[in-house]
Amino acid sequence: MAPVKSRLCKTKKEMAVELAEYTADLSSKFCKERDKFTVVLSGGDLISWLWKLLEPPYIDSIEWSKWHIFWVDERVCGWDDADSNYKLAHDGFLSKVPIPAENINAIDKGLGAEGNAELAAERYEECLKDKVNQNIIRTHKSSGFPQFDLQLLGMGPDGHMASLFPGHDQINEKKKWVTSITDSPKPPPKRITFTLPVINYASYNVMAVCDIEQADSVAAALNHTKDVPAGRLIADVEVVWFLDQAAASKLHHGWWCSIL
Ligand SMILES: O=C(O)[C@H](O)[C@@H](O)[C@H](O)[C@H](O)COP(=O)(O)O
Repeated sequence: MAPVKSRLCKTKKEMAVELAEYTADLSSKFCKERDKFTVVLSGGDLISWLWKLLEPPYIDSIEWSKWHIFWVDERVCGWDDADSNYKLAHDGFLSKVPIPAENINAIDKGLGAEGNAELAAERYEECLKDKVNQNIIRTHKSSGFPQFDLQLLGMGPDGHMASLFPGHDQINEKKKWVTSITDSPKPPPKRITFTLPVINYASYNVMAVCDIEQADSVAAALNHTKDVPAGRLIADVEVVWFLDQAAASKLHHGWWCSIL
């Protein structure tokens, strides 16, 4: 199984610096190996921790034209809605880097605005399949599931990741690539989300978590004291949890020793 590692960061600033270095290293590796880099974003706080990538040396050295952007989950709404994860990423990150517009793969604009979660999930799965056929997304050899190069994920205080919430059925989906939820406990209620197999076949998974509100779920996920969706996160090559001190404060002693 791929190793689960963690990096303890003193401050959010330190986390942003570490995240930028980690992402830039993988960008350079995949651009060299594949001439492209598939990156999956989430919503929530994650985007606010990507600011370091917008500064030298990264802004000038990263091969942005080779990046292909996807979303691990999206709220079913218009692209210009305040709830939209696309808008969050666009305003805070994507509008500031030269990634070609055709490489940015957001939820279908019309279905999002109409609020049709089920169809929007089906359409997003078709979009992923098109990108597999164009050799942009790799597939995992034995399972045929898409295999993203890097996913940048966040976790909510209840231990959810993407829009896979505790006690909701979406976490058990084993065939679909993308599914929908219409009663999300975190507003807004309608969302589409990658399924657990898609999330877990990614080559590199980053889980970035800050603040005391998430500390119990960080401990549950990493010490496996309670079954929370984020506790099921694995990857093909490596999972790294980037934690600030507050988020890591309830991990048991053994885990602390392994990260200090
Ligand atoms: O649509 C969303 O809400 C996000 O994509 C979601 O999956 C996010 O990653 C987690 O909820 C963590 O969010 P925070 O970082 O805000 O806790």
